Amino acid sequence: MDRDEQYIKLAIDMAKTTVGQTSPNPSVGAVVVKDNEVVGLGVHVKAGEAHAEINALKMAGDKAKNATIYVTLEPCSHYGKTPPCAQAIIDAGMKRVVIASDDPNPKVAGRGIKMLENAGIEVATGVLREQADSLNANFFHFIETGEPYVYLKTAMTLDGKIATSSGESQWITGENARNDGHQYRRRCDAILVGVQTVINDDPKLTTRMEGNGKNPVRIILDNHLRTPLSSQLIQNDEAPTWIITSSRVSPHQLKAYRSKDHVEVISLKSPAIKIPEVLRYLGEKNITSLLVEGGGTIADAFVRAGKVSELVAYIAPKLLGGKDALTPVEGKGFEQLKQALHLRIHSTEMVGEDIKVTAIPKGR
Ligand SMILES: Nc1c(/N=C/[C@@H](O)[C@H](O)[C@H](O)COP(=O)(O)O)[nH]c(=O)[nH]c1=O
Repeated sequence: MDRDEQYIKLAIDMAKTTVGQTSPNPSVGAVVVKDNEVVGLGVHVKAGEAHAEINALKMAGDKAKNATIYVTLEPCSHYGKTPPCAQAIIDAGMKRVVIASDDPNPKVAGRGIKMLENAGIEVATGVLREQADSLNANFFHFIETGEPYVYLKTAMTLDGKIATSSGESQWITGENARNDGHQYRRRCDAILVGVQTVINDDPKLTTRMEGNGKNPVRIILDNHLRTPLSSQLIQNDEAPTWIITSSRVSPHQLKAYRSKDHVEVISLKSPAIKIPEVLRYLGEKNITSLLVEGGGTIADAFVRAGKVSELVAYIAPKLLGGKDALTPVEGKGFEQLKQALHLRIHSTEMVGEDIKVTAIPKGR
């Protein structure tokens, strides 16, 4: 690993610590180096606050002059909530800029680099690009599609069951795997379940394990508004609960949920909920990442709609059997093998006694 890669790696590792808290902005890290000495470090901590480059330049002070800045994403060139970073780098009299990821926004991609080069600053790009890009896969997907990046998460036994035939499901996987699953809740802007999971499991869907963290917005897909008023998602107000329902529900039904400030019922215009419509709506609400926790009917709807960005499967070394035991993807399914959703295995690792597999649909 050469010097440029070393400093970009440091910037990436810093950015990793802010994943989930900068939404709808990307997670970005920056390192300022002068004569092989680190003189400034910075991350973007929250949307609307200073960008990583500004924080690193603040720490570097006068030492930024004739120094090099290593940044995980192309410096912005437009006035957003904060002035453009490319201009701040020019004003600081820097000599060189090393970048990992290009800006995915076609409207501004390359503009920051142009500004820097026109000011006589040397620019190197694409250093550890893949690592930096995967850090912001959610953000890049959101910018390119206007829809949230969708993690489909499931937990099953080795024989593919998510519950016993009598419906018992807690717990299939161990503490470590469930803890790992909660990191996705911290990272995602929203978590989504179907109403059947609310009825079966009465989940809380907050980020509770390993030091807590930001709670995602909790979303229930509920065509006929069957969510029990007594359920934790209605009674517990630690996070917003959005119930997405169809246009067929009556004003009387809607009224029942109005008493809870943290609950919002959204009836989409169509008589039956369609996944693409749900994702368009969530994109407009700046939900950039969505964790779909099932159950099987919901999973099938996302799979058949071709709207899974990444599968996260936890597999417990257990056998449950039972022809009526629930499986991760139920519903209508595909009738022919050639229709199957093909994925590329992205990672496999042990998490406690369980196996964790992440996989990306082919063609993404
Ligand atoms: N049954 C299991 C899971 N089950 C996941 C969902 O079906 C549960 O309803 C949801 O996690 C409950 O949310 P909570 O109330 O916030 O804890 N997920 C897991 O990783 N392992 C499992 O063994």
